[in-house]
Parts: sequence; structure tokens; C-alpha cells
Amino acid sequence: MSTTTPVATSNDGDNGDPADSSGHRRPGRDPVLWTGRAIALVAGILLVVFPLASDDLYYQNMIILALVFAIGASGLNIISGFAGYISLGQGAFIGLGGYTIGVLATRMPESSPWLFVPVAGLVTAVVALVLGFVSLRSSGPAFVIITVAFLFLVQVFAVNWDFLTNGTAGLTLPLPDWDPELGNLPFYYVLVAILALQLLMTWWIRRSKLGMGLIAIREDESKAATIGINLPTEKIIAFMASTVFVGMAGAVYGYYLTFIDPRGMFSILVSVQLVLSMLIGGKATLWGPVLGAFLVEYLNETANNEWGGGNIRLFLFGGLLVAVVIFLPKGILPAIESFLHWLRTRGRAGLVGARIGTGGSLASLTDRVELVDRSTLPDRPLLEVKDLKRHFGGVKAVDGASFSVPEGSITGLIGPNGSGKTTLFNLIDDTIRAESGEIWLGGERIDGKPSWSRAHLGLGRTFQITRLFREMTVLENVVAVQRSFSVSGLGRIAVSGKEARAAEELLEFVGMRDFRDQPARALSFGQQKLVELAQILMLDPKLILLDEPAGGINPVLIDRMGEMIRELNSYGKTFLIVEHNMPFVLGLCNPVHVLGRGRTMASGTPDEIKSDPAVIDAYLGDDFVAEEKAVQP
Ligand SMILES: Nc1ncnc2c1ncn2[C@@H]1O[C@H](COP(=O)(O)OP(=O)(O)OP(=O)(O)O)[C@@H](O)[C@H]1O
Repeated sequence: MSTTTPVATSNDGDNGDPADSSGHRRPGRDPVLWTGRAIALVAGILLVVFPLASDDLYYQNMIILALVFAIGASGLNIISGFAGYISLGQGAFIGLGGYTIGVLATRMPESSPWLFVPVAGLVTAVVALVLGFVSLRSSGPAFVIITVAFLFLVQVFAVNWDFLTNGTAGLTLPLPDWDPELGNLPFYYVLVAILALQLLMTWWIRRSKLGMGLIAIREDESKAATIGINLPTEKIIAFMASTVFVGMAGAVYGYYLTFIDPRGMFSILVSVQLVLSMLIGGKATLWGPVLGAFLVEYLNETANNEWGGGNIRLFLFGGLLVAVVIFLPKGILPAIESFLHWLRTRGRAGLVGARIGTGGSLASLTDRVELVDRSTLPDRPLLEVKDLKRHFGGVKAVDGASFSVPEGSITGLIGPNGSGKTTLFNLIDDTIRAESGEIWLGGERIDGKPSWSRAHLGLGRTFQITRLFREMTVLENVVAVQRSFSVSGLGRIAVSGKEARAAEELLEFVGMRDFRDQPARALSFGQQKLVELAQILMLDPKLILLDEPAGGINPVLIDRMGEMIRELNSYGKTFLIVEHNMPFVLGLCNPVHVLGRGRTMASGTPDEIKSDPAVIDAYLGDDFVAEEKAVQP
């Protein structure tokens, strides 16, 4: 086995952004990125100096509204752009912020209304927490409907809770008490500051373990759970984060308007404008929702003032939404980025046709592994499956399967097509729940636990048809993994530093380090298999379930796969492998279990399995026996 320069040493002492050995462009040095940053800086400076340089109140008012929408859309981006949960109720949080300041300021006229701006952020975050518990069990269209229902619900409360909100008559807030010379400047600059905080939070989330987790949830939620991502907690945190600054902006907006009523504050058009802003600018980008908010607000004002307002706005928003979905599905900024990328590469994709690295022994790449003395391993099963059942209607996919995987072994699981092997894997990692039976891992019963908790206990699993997060890069796919769960751990930066270095070591091991910045969707099937292996190794699992690791890949890669499995096994990793390639599985695994019609029909050493008449009859067939005899000396 050839080895390469150890990654651990080549990157030691750097600033957390590992060096590029492949020669292709790295994000940190990307001129497009720096041009984008320069444009954002200039736009930021213009935004700050505009009201000082111009006393045009029309544009000042338009920018104030655009700032409110930019904060709203940027907040929405966290739950909808990153996590993929489209909310049409985001406008409700602007309204809630407005009503928080309205209710408090009218009851406590002696206090400065500014004091109630952070309170509004808190109120919206608490409401988001409650709504999160109620709604995050749903997804897709059901989630959209729940958020719309929520918007109408709070509007109904605002109309009917007269004692608090003054009903349809609305609330009149105290007028600003500062020097009239200052005009709207305090509103303007407070909103600029809130937008800056919102963007800072979005930027940090995108780079953190939380952000990686959210994007993984958007890409493939049940797969995300199998790599340790705590779905409900992360979604609720994202939901709260997507509303806290929005509530504050809503409060400033309410104070700025000085009059609020349920119709204006909880209009569905506000929510539509927020979604539109995010989609036009580019969802899941930092600046896209801000750009979108300014563009849409400009169009909104133009429609109001020059095209007659009213239904024209509905027509405009509806038409824009359709146009964006058809012509700019990713939004303006991603479209510009793709175009510049195309100009740079002239359509030549980065590493298409590049060779997979030869990898190296993991011990030469990192000091985190060491050989295990087998005699010290406890003589006990690491995994025990007892009388497991799962039927799909009349199909008895798994029907009382029982077997165990000894600690430190490479155990094989074979059986005819449709005998229930993949379903069994799905039950072991909770991709689907068992109807009855027990699953024990390392002496702990795990069949009642969710996927992410099984992953934290040391269970890693690859899929027969690979399930990488297609829109993430190769490196992001590996750093998205969460070995354990803590709220503080979610804040750790994932895309550079220690996490990224560990991920690069594993990518080097599987021979895919040169592909680290490629999107996963651009990889071949075999390359995806290798990255998926690196991904689950990031979990540092005790037990690795491999679903057809040799399926659909070339013979050289099959040999390399076998080598890697043996090496990992020598560091103490236990394997359970489902495979149809008999020479591969019988040469690698011991013991081997045979599944037939959802039950374990035989277990033993490869030699015992090869000569078991029931297995030959049900699975291997006489041809296999004849071939075996022919190759034996
Ligand atoms: N979600 C589902 N709904 C209905 N039937 C299912 C479902 N999943 C699996 N099955 C059925 O359960 C049986 C076992 O399928 P499974 O994929 O576990 O077999 P397998 O041994 O992995 O097959 P293969 O070797 O072809 O991958 C099959 O008859 C399959 O059609």
C-alpha cells in the first residue's frame, strides 16, 4: 500500500484553513468571493452614510422598510434556506414584535420604548419555541400550511384580545421624544445594527456544526439523523434563531409606524414578500435575502406609487414568484456565482476524470488510531438482534431475525434479493422502527432510541444507494457528522480548524482528499461510496454497518475497500457487512449469517456457509459450488 504525506503534519500549526495540495482554487483565496465581499462592504458603507448625505425622506423611508424586510428574510433564511422548512408565517414574527412594543409601551408610557425592542426578540423566540414543538414533526407542504395557520391564528388573537391589543381599533404608540432634527435616523440606524447582528449570526451558523446539521436536514433528514444530528433540537434552535432579530425589527417597525393594527401587522403579503425576497436573492446564501429584500421593496413601492398599488402588488408578487421558480430557481446570487464559475472553468468541471488517490494507512495519517490487541477484546457480542420483526402490509420483510456480531469481528450478512438485509439495517439504525424484537449495542438496549442517539452510542452505517448530501462539498459532508450532542458543541466551527483537519485525514485515507471542495453531486458512484465511508468514520463508530460496499464499483476499488476494512478492523472497529459479491464477503467475513425470508437461516464460518445445503439451495446455487471447486487446487 503506498502512502502519502501525512495530513496531520502538513497542516499542523496553520491558521485552521488547511493548505491545498491539489492545486485547485480554495474558497479562502477565491477572487469571486473577495469581489463579493468588497461589494458588500461598499454597499454597507453606502447604507450607513446615505441618510447623512441625503435628506430625501422618500428613499429614507423606503430603506427603513427594506431593512425590516431584509432582517425578516435573512431570519427566514435560517429555517427555510438552511434547514429547508419553508415558512409562510414569518411575517407573524414582525407583527408579534410590533405588538410586543405596542402593548408594553402603551402600558408603561414612562419607560423608553427602545427598552422593549429586546423584549420583543425574546417574546418571538419563546413563541417560536412553542410553535417549533407543535409543527416540527411535520415537513414539506404540511409545515407550510401550519405556518400559514399560525399567522392567521395570531391575527385572530390580535383582533379578539381587545383588553391587550385594542382589537381592530389598533394601538397608538408614543411619539418619539428625541430632537425632531434627528428625524427617522434612530430607527434607521437601530435597524442597520439589527441587520448587522442578524447577518453575523447567519454567517456564524453557516460555518458551525449547527449550520452543517441544518443543511444536512434540508438535503436528507433521515440520513442526517444517522450521522448523529439531533433533529428536533436543531430544528427548534434554528426556528428560534430565525425569529429573534425579526421580532426586534418588528418592534422597531411598530415604533416607527406609531400605529399598529392586526390587518397591517399580520398581513399574509408581508410573509409572501419575505419568502420572495429570500428566493429572489438566493436562499441559503448570506447576502441573497438582503439583496432580494431591497429589490422587492423597491418594486413594492413603485407598484404602490406609480402603478396604482392594491391588486397590482398581488399581481406583481405572484408573477415574480412564478418567474423566480421558473427562471431563477436558485436566486440571483447563486446564478451569478454559477455564471462566474462557468466563465472561469469554461464549462470544464473541476476534477472530472481525476484519479482517486491511493490513500494511505490511517495510522500514517493520524495519531488518533492505534492497533488493537485482539486478545484484550472482551469475548462478547457488540451487536445483538433478537427476534426482530417488520412487515410492510403482507410483506414480511424482517420476520423474527436473530443474530449477533462479535466485538472486533468482520461479520457478513448475506441472502437472496428481497430477503430483508437492507430492512434489517434500517431497523438497526432506526431509519425505520421495528414492530417487535430487541436490539442491543455494547450491552445497552437501543431499539427505543432515535437514530442520532444510536450514532452517538457508536453505530455508523453506509447505504446501498449512497446518500451523501448532494449540495454540500465533499469536506462539508464529512464535517457535518456529530459524534455527540451538546448545545455548546453546535456552535463549534466545522469548516476549518480541528474538525476540518480530522475530516481531511479521513478523506486522505479513502483517497478522496483532492475532491474536498467538489460538490458531492459531481462524484461518481464509487467516489460517493468512499466519501460515505469517510463520513461515518468521522463518527468514530464502534460498529460499522456497510450495505453492499463492493456493489457497483470497479475491481481495483473493491480490493482497496477490502484493504481499508481490514485495516480499520485492526484498530478495533467491528463490521457488519451486507454483500452479494461472494468472493469478497467470504474472503473477508467471519462469522457469516444468512438471511432468508426475513429470518436467519444459517450462521457459521465461511467454509460452513459454503457447504450448507440449505444455503446452497436457497442462495448460493450449484453454480457457485461448481466454481468454487474449479478454483480450488
Ligand atoms: N418501505 C417498504 N415498503 C414496502 N415493502 C418494502 C419496503 N422496504 C422493503 N420492502 C420489501 O421488503 C422485502 C425486503 O427488502 P430488502 O430491501 O430489505 O431486501 P434485501 O435483502 O436488502 O434485498 P437486496 O439484496 O435486493 O438489496 C422486499 O420484498 C421489499 O420489497
